[in-house]
Amino acid sequence: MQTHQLYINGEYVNASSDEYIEIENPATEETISRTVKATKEDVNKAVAAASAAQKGWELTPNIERGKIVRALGDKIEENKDRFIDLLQEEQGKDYGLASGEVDLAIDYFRYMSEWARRIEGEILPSDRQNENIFIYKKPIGVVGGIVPWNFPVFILARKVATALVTGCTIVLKPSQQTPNTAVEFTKLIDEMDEVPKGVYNLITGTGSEIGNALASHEDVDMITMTGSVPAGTKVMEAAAQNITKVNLELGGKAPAIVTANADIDTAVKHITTSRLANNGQACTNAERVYVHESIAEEFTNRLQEAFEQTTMGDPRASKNADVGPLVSKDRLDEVHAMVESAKKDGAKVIAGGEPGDQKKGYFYKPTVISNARHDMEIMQEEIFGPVIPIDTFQTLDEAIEKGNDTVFGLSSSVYSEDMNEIMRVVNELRFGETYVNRENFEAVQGYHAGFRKSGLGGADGKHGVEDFLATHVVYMQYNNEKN
Ligand SMILES: NC(=O)c1ccc[n+]([C@@H]2O[C@H](COP(=O)([O-])OP(=O)(O)OC[C@H]3O[C@@H](n4cnc5c(N)ncnc54)[C@H](O)[C@@H]3O)[C@@H](O)[C@H]2O)c1
Ligand SMILES: O=C[C@H](O)CS(=O)(=O)O
Repeated sequence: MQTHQLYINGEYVNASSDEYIEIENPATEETISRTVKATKEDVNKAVAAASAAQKGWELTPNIERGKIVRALGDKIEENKDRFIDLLQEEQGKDYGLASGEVDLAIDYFRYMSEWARRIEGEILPSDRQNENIFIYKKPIGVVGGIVPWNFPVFILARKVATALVTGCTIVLKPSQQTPNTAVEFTKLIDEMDEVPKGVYNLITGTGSEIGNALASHEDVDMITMTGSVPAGTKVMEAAAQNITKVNLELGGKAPAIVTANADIDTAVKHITTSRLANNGQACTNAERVYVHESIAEEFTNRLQEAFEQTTMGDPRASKNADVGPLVSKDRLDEVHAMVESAKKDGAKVIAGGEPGDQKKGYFYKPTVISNARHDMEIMQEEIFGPVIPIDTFQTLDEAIEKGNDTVFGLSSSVYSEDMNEIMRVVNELRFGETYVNRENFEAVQGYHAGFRKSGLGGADGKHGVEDFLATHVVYMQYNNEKN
């Protein structure tokens, strides 16, 4: 069985512990690899390597960094099938989305490489005689990148491509559940002589131990973490010790508002695809529906039909399986407990509502819950599984109020053919992103960021690049009389 090492200062190294975490295929429950459990001592070594490499990397011409970032996208593309297979194996993604995720990672490296020549400062007139004010944009420095299990390739790309193009060095920590794709990516970096030692480092292990050590390290200049709200809170607490900048992409509870003027076909199609994407495990997936009472019955029946028509199975065994397993036994148990609690609260399960019939693996049947009430746990907490609860509304005010009444604020959607309704929802919903007559996913040139507890700062596009930069102001006096 393959056992992974750490990658520090351009070398594969053993960790200072001899403890390992077994990585499981969630569709078959087979152990597929072992990853080493790094310790705080290893984190210190990785941060020291990144710190030592920072100055040289920062002073490398942007265009050279851009070429490396682009080449990394090309190298992922050359190894695309391998990435798809590893991703399916460690996370249970269906073939279409696994292939889409790898394509997105390739595109992300290429897109970010274009920023190499677009990072610009400003020159301002001063209030003083013979002076200009120069505003430089500099790399923030050493970045700690913490990645979740649900999009381990794409979110790695988000962190690594943005760090490298902006002139930051990085210590990357993948999820302890899905490190294999990050290990594969590390091989690509290792093969490239152009990447100086220490610019990219990989550590593996648990969040509570090494994630925490990274977030609380005094030589880390920014910690960019994608994951759950509870873990994000811990990261923020740890970073607060050194006033380290945090960039957090956290959970969601996306409302889908379906008005009386919606095209029901469109709403059913997109909500089904979104809710079941990645087996229900994406932060921007539609997580709760508010449908106008006049169309609630028809909409609910159609959604039930669509959910019942989906196929479920081991995604590596069949390219046609729409829905694969949840990532772990714990996830499966949590999703089922939420469905049971909704039933106890008076909601009605009209499709699914139980684990899949597969002999092995963590499958949960695509589930539709009607008669959900906005105050139920199933409408308030992130489900992160293939389950959609439906509540109704009478007025648009009520739908908007229910949509906004959440601690999360990442994604949202509205279905309507009436522009006045759409504009009201767009103006009054307070979320990082709103999709009109469609659902996720977001674009690389946009800005992926959450309101409320869904995060701080964001990723992608011009604003995502800015989050990896620090501003340095220089007051430039010159002597007019010397000429
Ligand atoms: N907003 C986004 O862009 C986005 C994208 C993907 C996933 N998510 C969210 O991620 C969650 C699912 O992913 P997950 O289960 O891997 O999340 P998680 O919070 O359990 O783990 C995410 C990462 O944080 C690390 N971590 C955990 N505790 C830590 C600590 N105390 N200190 C430092 N690091 C720690 C983990 O090891 C892992 O690498 C969901 O809530 C989902 O909504 C958000
Ligand atoms: O899990 C969160 C998102 O929906 C996926 S991503 O933002 O596109 O990575």
